[in-house]
Amino acid sequence: MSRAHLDEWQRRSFDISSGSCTPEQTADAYRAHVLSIQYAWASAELSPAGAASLLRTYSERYAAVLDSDDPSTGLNNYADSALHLARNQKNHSDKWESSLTLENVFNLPCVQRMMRAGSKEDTLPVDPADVNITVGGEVSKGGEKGNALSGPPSGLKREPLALGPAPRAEMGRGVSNPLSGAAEWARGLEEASPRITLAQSAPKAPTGSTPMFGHNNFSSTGNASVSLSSVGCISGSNVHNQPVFFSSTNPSKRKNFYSSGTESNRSSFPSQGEQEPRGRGRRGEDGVSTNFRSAREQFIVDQQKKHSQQGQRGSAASVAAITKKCLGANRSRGASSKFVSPMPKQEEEGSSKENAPQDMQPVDERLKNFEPKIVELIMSEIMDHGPPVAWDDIAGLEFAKATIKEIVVWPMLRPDIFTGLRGPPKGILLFGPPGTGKTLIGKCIACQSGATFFSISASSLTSKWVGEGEKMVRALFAIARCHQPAVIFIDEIDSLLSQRTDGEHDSSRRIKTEFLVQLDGAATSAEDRILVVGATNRPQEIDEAARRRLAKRLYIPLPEAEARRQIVTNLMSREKSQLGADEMEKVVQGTEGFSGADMTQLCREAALGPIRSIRLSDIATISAEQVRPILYGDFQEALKTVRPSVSSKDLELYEEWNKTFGCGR
Ligand SMILES: Nc1ncnc2c1ncn2[C@@H]1O[C@H](COP(=O)(O)OP(=O)(O)OP(=O)(O)O)[C@@H](O)[C@H]1O
Ligand SMILES: [Mg+2]
Repeated sequence: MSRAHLDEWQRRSFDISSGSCTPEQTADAYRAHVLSIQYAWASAELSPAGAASLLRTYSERYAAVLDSDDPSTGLNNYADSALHLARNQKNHSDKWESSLTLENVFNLPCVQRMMRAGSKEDTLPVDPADVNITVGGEVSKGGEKGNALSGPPSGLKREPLALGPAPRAEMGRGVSNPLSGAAEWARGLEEASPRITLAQSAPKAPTGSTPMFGHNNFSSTGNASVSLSSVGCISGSNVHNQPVFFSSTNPSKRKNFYSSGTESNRSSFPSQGEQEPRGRGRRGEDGVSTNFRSAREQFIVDQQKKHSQQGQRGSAASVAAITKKCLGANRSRGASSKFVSPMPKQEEEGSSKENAPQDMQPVDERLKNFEPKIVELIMSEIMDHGPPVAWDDIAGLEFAKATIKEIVVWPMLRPDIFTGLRGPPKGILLFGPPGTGKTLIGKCIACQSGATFFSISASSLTSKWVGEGEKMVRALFAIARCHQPAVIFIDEIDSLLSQRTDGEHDSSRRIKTEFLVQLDGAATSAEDRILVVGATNRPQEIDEAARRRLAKRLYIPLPEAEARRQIVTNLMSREKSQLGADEMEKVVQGTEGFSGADMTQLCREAALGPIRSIRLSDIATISAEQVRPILYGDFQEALKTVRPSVSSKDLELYEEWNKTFGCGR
């Protein structure tokens, strides 16, 4: 890296390690590190491997600061955005509202600067001939009255404005119903900003007009214009070399205003051409350029870079992929991997359609109406590939297993004979006390059915942002339809399909309704081979409409003596144990009322017996072979501490429900 870059790097590293930085400053510093690495890599000062490794390290640190919910070390970026979004969500509709209120607009330094300039000198900073206002593709001279955006506040009124044709609808509305004055002007900006991503695909401005500002149309000509770029920036006209940006995408306050540094800043990515929203370093109140971008913005930039560089550099894709992965936009699986960015839908649709890489594009025609992100989320995170479970691993439950094989496995093998009345039901409900193997059966179906298996917990649908849940449900069924035969397994389905009550939250009610509609669609379409399997230990809470759709309701009871024996035998066969037939019988008799999970817990407890019998002084040195086998005595000890987790009263409820609604014998 060049000397200047190294010095800068050192300064930032020192700042970070000094511990005196705020989380924002730390994030900015890491972000700047990432940019330096990208720059060095793009100018071939770093090898691709070196760049990739550094990028990974610093992107992860950057993401950690962004994501951390510890206020002293992190920004809690997503929670912040989500909360903001939730606050703006007035009636739980999924309409995104910009945080760019009138008040905010006037507080923007660039606006204030323009206002000051306007009040000081009454002359235009540019030739009026250059002043064009482009609204929805129509062009008029800046002096003309009656245009939607021709009435900025005093001091701004001569400030020219060029809007890409993206906000056509709004602008069209503005033209037919002319707005005037500062409020309207600001509202014009406000309405325009969330839709700017569409500018990229929008038609070019008529010749002679101020350029439209899509990515490709960025201009640093002498035209005085306030321009919206497709990534949501507004550049102040009176500062040609210092375009001022503010983000329309992220409602977070700290992201509201960006200003670039100098022309040199803008040229820091020569390989990205005009597509890069360059020079977006944030200028804080102290005027220090911090080059901060949110993970979302970085993701968009990376996608653009990836596209522009594809084919030019072999390793570009891998580096971009690493950056993308590390910046939180598309993390690998993990505790936080199910995050969906609460970005405004309109922009997301626009930008992701334009910028999404091939692998994010819905491959199927039927999925083209879904946001690629949701499709990707379902494809990558809901399809489950856990450790294999065989039918024999499930002890007892012979009737349930046989029924499921009949419904799931055989029709997959011989769809030709399972037609008409023999057609399998489209919904199964597995209900019973906790720990009896319902989830285990789901896993077994995943491994043994040969169908595409979607495993989704109800909470991951309901905890999504407002409106996201319904979309997820729709997308889930659409994707399942594309990957037939498919099994959709929903664990703890009661939390998704509980009885609809008057007081319940509107959004969960809508998710529920959407689910029922989709279930109905899956059930009525004869050629669709989609099976929904729900599991619950609260069957009585399930909505009656949902109950009807889950036509085959199978009781998964507590294991009987034989099943308990099988569980112990299975588990003990993997350990060193000496349990005679009589002793085993005693264990089985002593565990009446235990669930499968209780039995597993008992065996774990008993397996600790031999370890507990080792003297403390020997535990560090004893070899594995010297540990004694598990004996009946260990089970006796374990039985003193492990108790059945299901009460007989609860059991009666299940039995009762099974008698009323169950499909068992
Ligand atoms: N029939 C069974 N055969 C073998 N192991 C079982 C059986 N039932 C339960 N287990 C053991 O108990 C553990 C928990 O079972 P599982 O998660 O399937 O219970 P569940 O019925 O889904 O409970 P919940 O209603 O609380 O979700 C399993 O991982 C397995 O080790
Ligand atoms: Mg379960």
